[in-house]
Amino acid sequence: MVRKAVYFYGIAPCTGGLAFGYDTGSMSGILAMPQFLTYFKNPSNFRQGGITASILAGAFAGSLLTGAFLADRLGRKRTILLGSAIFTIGCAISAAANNIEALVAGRVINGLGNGCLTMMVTMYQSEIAPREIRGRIISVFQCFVNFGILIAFWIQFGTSHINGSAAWRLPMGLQMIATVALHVTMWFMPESPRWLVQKDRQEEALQVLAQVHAGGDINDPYVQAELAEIVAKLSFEKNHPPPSYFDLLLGSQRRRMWIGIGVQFWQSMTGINVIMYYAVFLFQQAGLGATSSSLLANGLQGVVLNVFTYPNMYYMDKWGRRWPMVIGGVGMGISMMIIGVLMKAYGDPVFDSLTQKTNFDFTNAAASRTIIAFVYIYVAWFAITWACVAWVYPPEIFSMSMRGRATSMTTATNWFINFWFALYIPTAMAKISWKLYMIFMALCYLMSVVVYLFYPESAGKTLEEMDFLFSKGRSVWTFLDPEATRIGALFQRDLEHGEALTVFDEDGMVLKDKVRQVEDVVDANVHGEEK
Ligand SMILES: OC[C@H]1O[C@](O)(CO)[C@@H](O)[C@@H]1O
Repeated sequence: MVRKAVYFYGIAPCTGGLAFGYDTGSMSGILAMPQFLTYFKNPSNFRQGGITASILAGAFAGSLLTGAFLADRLGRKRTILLGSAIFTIGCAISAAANNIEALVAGRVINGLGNGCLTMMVTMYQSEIAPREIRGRIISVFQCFVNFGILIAFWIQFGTSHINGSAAWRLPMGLQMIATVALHVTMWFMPESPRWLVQKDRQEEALQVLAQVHAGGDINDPYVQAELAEIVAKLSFEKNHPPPSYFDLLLGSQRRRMWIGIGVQFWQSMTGINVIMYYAVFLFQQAGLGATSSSLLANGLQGVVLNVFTYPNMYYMDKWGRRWPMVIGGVGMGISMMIIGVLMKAYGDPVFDSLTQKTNFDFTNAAASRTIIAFVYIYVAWFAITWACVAWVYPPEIFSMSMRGRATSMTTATNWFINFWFALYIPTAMAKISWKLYMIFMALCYLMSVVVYLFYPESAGKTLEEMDFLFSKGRSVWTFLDPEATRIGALFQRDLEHGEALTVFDEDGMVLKDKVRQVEDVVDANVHGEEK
């Protein structure tokens, strides 16, 4: 039975997601405000991209540095404290900026904190939550990301009516509320029990497990079993050194590593951030002329994003990870196709000198409305399928010894791809207009195929059980492997009564003869009933 306290400890650090989302949505509306564009002397498309992308460059470095130097050394809690402090400083600098250089510098610092937090918070959550609700707990992170985006859009809509630089300084400064809230919250959070065991601080780990799972009772069988599993796995891993970056990328762990990187890669390749960073421009392209109506459409788009992420969060452990990814790719691909085709077929290109974009005039108002509708439909598909999975899946498939480094690389992938998108999408919107959406259509279809062929299902499995799915000699063609595509546990044991997985073979696999596999148990039950 999962106790309520776990939800609290898993969800409280999600204000980090709020800050991340606010960041993501931070430039979208601002870039369309004449108050901002004239203050910075009408920046070119490339400069607009550079301002947006500066956060992502910082975040890319921040997530890698955190994985390489901080996560294991400082621990999860102190790293989050540090990240939120850096983030806050960055926000203050950008809100006070008087020239593009200061704005960009502030946003890079802001991003360093963001990259650090984003990887650390999801890792902390995956280490604190039991498997039955792990997906759901980490998904809450994405809900906060989306909520942050929503708040940013609407604040910008509101402040766009203010004259002068407060129109954009205010939304930038308000972001600090989320980072300060996270900082304060983390003072009261326990350290990750897995990290404590890794540092030979078992007594403290036991206390934390008891606090999180059993109202402080260290003798609770569930708590004892959890500790036994963590200790067994970590002591095994201590005798078997963590994989090097070479091993991760090209050696023994490469299959997991590339699958993990792939999830973040494909999630970005959906094209979601074309919309999150620049939807205002897209709405202008689709025929919504005035700044305020496109800012309003953007705000509504944020609502769609949020509403459709909740079912994803709630049912994530039921629906699993594989099928939502496959179906989502197809749904988003079709939407992108319709957007691109209608722009090409019904739009007359016109150049907008304020935003420096190629927009379209639509004599056929229905075509323009259909495009806008399909932007919303696309966003809904993303939200209900791919939104949460990119954060849930990678830390789930990695073993403990590789988790710090590997998760930082998967998170860095998000920032890396989004950096380039942020930088060049304004230019691409001006130069290749509707063709941009056809490129994303193709990528969406492709990701469905890749996931179907190669990605194992991680829902309902312990972090330790996942190792089994990546054991040597198992086919990489996941769709042919029934164990790898099934939702749910691979081994049968009763954690409530203290039954733990503690025996591993040379390769770190749970020894099969020590635990009964679910299939055997199911077989035995069916057999028993037949008799
Ligand atoms: O919900 C949209 C947001 O979610 C992310 O994909 C992260 O999962 C961001 O890159 C994006 O801006």
